[in-house]
Amino acid sequence: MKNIIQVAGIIDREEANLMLESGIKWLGFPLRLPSGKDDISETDAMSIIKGLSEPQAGVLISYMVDAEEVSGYCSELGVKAVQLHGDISVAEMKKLRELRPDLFLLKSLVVKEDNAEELLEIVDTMADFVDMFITDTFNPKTGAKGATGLTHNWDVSAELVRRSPKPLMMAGGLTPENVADAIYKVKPAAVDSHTGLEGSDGRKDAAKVKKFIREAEKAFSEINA
Ligand SMILES: O=C(O)c1ccccc1N[C@@H]1O[C@H](COP(=O)(O)O)[C@@H](O)[C@H]1O
Repeated sequence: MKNIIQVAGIIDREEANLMLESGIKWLGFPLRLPSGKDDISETDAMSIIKGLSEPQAGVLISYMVDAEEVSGYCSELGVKAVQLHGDISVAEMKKLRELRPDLFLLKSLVVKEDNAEELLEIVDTMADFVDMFITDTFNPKTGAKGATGLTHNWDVSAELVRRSPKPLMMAGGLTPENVADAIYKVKPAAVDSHTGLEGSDGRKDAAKVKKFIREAEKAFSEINA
């Protein structure tokens, strides 16, 4: 699993089609967020996910921490991948792996000012049960852990990549302007962006998406040469 480009926060079919036509294959759907303010209805998300075929993938972005709940919801939605953004325990992650060997499991590593050791510990204890890790950036002002549009200390991401026996998707404030530098510095297996691809109307901007893909692909081909 290398050189994947994911776009998160798909809000409707038009936006999903724009991603697919641009060449994005992994679409992230944050659903049942603690805020209660999802950007897309479950019905609309399900209908988009149903129309995807490999190598396209719908990814549930979730704060659920109960293995059976995650498994059941993924079946309901028809997703083959889930990004676990909450504080799921090692025991529940192991249980989820055993329950659903078919599900692609991403575990988030939310980078704060001072939690590198804690994240390295998550890598060590969960690597056997996940398929990929994904970084993100904490916003200390709001307490938000995802889609903050903020970058973090890339030395921490690079250390997580070196430590992890599983591939890592880099996310957190990535834009068409910084994604290539992020790939050169961190050497992730994949990248992901949400707010950095939006225009002033809050929808994904076609030109930004195209530039993001171009820059990411160029950088991936250079680090893999
Ligand atoms: O995408 C979201 O809305 C979301 C909500 C809650 C948790 C995680 C979420 N998404 C992840 O956040 C990263 C980074 O976002 P940004 O590029 O900094 O805006 C995004 O790629 C999703 O993986």
